[in-house]
Amino acid sequence: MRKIYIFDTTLRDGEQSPGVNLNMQEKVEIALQLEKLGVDRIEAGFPAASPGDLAGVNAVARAVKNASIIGLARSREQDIDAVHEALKGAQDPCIHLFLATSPIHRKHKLRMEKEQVLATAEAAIRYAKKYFDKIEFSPEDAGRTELDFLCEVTAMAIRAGATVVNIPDTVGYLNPSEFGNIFKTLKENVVGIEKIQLSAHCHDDLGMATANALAAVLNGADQIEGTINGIGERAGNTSLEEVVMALETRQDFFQAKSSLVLGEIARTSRLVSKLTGMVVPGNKAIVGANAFAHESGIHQDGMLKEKTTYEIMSPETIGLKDSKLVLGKHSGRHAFREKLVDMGYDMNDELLNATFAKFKDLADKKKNVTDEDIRALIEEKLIETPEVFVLDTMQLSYGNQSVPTATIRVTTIEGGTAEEAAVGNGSVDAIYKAIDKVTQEDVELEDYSIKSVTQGKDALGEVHVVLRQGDYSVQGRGVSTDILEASAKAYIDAINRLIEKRKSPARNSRDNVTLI
Ligand SMILES: CC(=O)SCCNC(=O)CCNC(=O)[C@H](O)C(C)(C)COP(=O)(O)OP(=O)(O)OC[C@H]1O[C@@H](n2cnc3c(N)ncnc32)[C@H](O)[C@@H]1OP(=O)(O)O
Ligand SMILES: CC(C)C(=O)C(=O)O
Ligand SMILES: [Mg+2]
Repeated sequence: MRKIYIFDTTLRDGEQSPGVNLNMQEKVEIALQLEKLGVDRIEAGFPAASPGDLAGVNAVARAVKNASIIGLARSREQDIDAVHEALKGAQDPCIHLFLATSPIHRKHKLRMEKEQVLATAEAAIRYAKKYFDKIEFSPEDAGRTELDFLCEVTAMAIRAGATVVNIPDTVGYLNPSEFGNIFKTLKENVVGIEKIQLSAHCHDDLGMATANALAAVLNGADQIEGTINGIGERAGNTSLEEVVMALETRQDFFQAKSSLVLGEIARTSRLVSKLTGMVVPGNKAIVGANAFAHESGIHQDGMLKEKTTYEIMSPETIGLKDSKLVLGKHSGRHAFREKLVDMGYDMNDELLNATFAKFKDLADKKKNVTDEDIRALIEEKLIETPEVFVLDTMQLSYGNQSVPTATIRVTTIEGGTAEEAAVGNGSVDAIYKAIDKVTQEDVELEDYSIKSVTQGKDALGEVHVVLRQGDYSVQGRGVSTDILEASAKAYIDAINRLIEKRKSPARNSRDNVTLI
C-alpha cells in the first residue's frame, strides 16, 4: 500500500486562524501530541515573524524526536537565517520556502515578472541549501497559476535542490478535478519529478479542502498538508483527520494509507481545540461531538441490530469509547428500552409504552433528554396510584399589580371533566385553591419544595408536596419543564394518593416494574 506522508501545519497555518495565539509551552504540548499521533512532519511556525515564534519553533525542534520539524520562510535571506537559527537542536530539520507564482500575486503583491519570481525563488533555494538537506518549496497560490508556468517553477525548484514541491490552493479556489489535474500534469511533464515528493496544501474556502487533497492523492501526491480540526487562515486548511480517515475507510478505493496512530485522533483534536480556543462544531466530520451520535429511531434501531447499518467507521478507531444513542424526539421504542435497561430498569410492554409516551411529550419540549430526566419520568410512573384526577389544562393570570387567578380543568377517572377558578396570594396559592375546589377535597399543605432535577434553562423542575387531611398525610410529586405545571401535578398527585389511601392504606404499588 502506498504511504502518504502527513505534514501537520497546525502550529503554523493553524495558528494563522484569527484570534489564535499559542505560546511556547502550548506549541510544545501540541507538538508532543502530534508526535504521538505519528505525523511525519510538523511545521512549527514562521521564525521570522517574531522572536516569540522563533523561540517556539526552537522549543518544538528540541522537544520532538520522532518527526521532522519545519520552519516557514519567505524567499528572503533573513527569513532563511531565522529558520536556521530556530531549527538548531532538531533531529530532522527542514525549511519550507515559498514565493507566490499566480498572475494576481505577481502583479499586485510581489510586483514581479515571471523571470523575477523564478530568479528569486531559485536564489532562496540555493541559499537555503547551505544549511538544509531537506527543502520544501511552495509556489504560493499555485491553484491560480498558469499550468505551464507552474511546471517551469517546479522544474526550477528541483534543479535548485528542493526535496519536496508543495502545491498550495492558497485561497481554496479549485475543485477536485482541477486540483487533481495539476498533479497529473506535473507528473507527466516535469523533468526530474521522480526525484522529489509532491505535496498538496488546500484551503477550505469553498468547503473542498478534503476533496481536493484526496484528488491530489489519486493523482500521485506523496504528502498531504493540513491541520487538526481543519483550523487555519479564513475557512481553514484541510482537516488532517478527515483525509487520514478517508484513506483508512476507503483503502479499497485510494490504495494509499498514512502511518498515523489513529487511536490518538480524538485526543489530539480535543487538545488543539482546548489550547487554540477554537470550538469543534458538533457536526464536524470525524471529531465533532455528533460524529458518532444517533438520534433518530430508525437509525438507533439499525445501530442496535448492527452498527455498520449507520456507521462506516467505529469510534474506537479514533480513540473514542463508543457510539452514542441520544434520546430525543426522533427516538423510537427500541432505543428507549435499551436506555432503560442500561439505567437498570426492566419494564413490561404496557408500562414501557406509557413511559415512552411521557418521554415523547417531554422530548417535544426539551432539546436534550438526559438520564436524570428519564429517571424522573420513570419514578413518577413507578408509584402506581389510580389517577382519579388528571390535570387537563391550567390557565393563570398573573401581574405584580393584580391578584393571581388560576383556572384548572381536570379529567376524572369516570371520563368527565371539571373546571374551577380561584384567586390566591401568589400563583401557586391560586392554583392550589382552584384544585381544592375542582377536586372538592379539603386538605392542608404541610410542605412544598421545588428543585431542578436536570441542567440548563429548559431543565425539568420537580415539586414535592406533603398534604394532610385528618389522620392521613400523603406526599405528591410532579415533574415538568414548567414549575407551575409541576406544582399543580404534585398537588393533584397527592390528592389522588389521599383518595387511594382512604380506600386501601397498605397497597404495594410497585408490582409492574422491576428494578434490576
Ligand atoms: C499563504 C501563507 O499562509 S503565507 C504565510 C503567511 N503568514 C504570515 O504572514 C505570518 C507571519 N508574517 C509576519 O509576521 C510578517 O508579515 C513578516 C514579519 C513576515 C513580514 O513583515 P513586514 O516586513 O512588516 O512585511 P509585510 O508583512 O507588511 O509585507 C510582506 C512583504 O513580504 C513580501 N513577500 C510576501 N511573500 C513573500 C515571499 N514568499 N518571499 C519574499 N517576499 C515576500 C511582500 O511582497 C511584502 O514586501 P514589501 O514590503 O516589499 O512590499
Ligand atoms: C505557505 C503556503 C504553503 C501556504 O500556507 C498557502 O499557500 O496556503
Ligand atoms: Mg496555507
